[in-house]
Amino acid sequence: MGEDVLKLKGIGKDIGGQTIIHSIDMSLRQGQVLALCGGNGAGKSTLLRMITGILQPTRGTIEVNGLQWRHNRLKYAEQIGYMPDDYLFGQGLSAEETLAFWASLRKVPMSRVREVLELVGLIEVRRKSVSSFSKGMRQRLLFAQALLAKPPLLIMDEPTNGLDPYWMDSFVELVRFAKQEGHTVVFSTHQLQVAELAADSVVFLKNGHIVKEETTVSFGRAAGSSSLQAAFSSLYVHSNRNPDE
Ligand SMILES: Nc1ncnc2c1ncn2[C@@H]1O[C@H](COP(=O)(O)OP(=O)(O)OP(=O)(O)O)[C@@H](O)[C@H]1O
Repeated sequence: MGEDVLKLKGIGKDIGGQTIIHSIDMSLRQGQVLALCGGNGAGKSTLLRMITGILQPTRGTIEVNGLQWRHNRLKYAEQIGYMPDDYLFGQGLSAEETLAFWASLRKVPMSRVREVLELVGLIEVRRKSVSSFSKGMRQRLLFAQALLAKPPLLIMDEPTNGLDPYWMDSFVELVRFAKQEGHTVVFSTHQLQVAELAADSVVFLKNGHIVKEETTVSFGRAAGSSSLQAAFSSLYVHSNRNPDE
């Protein structure tokens, strides 16, 4: 077994005097895929942003491949590919130009730009303006951007939100491919079928706490059900509690 790629120790976040994330411990080894589930406002995005270094934790430490953001920001950032939940693309640029811009910042060759465009199924439309792209196409482009520099850790915030089943299937395939290539992946989702198909393990967040943490296989079994959806219901709905309460 290798070293942990991602290690969270006692991570907490307070904003405006309120505790958004309580004390979270978590670790992931190379090639593991973790889905972060939970209702609106559970703290998923806040946790993911802390891992990327966009937000700083109030308490605790985060290590990515043994590096901490505050000790070496550049090296830390190089470990991570981030797919945000929303992104305002530059007007008038094609998909290829958009990726070429990011590639130049990260010193990635153009051959890799074409490789990721192929991978996410945008090679045919690479010269089209991103402003003409559908939401699903933009999500693919953001996925390509996150993979561009082959970062050890991929962080994705709601990568399939509001998208059709076709993109969900492609997303599951892309995550499996990323895992095969040795990437470690953390993504948040409301779509439990995506978590079940793409992830090795699932963490349920509620009010900034981890309320359940299981492998996708054992989670369903432990709840006496065959799917994560049923397990989710037993956690939140059957107790007459909303996940956001
Ligand atoms: N900058 C901020 N100022 C005040 N409160 C914030 C801020 N950022 C997040 N919060 C609060 O922290 C809680 C967690 O928010 P977060 O966006 O992390 O949840 P989430 O699980 O990603 O939700 P969703 O599924 O709706 O995206 C929410 O109650 C939110 O209102």
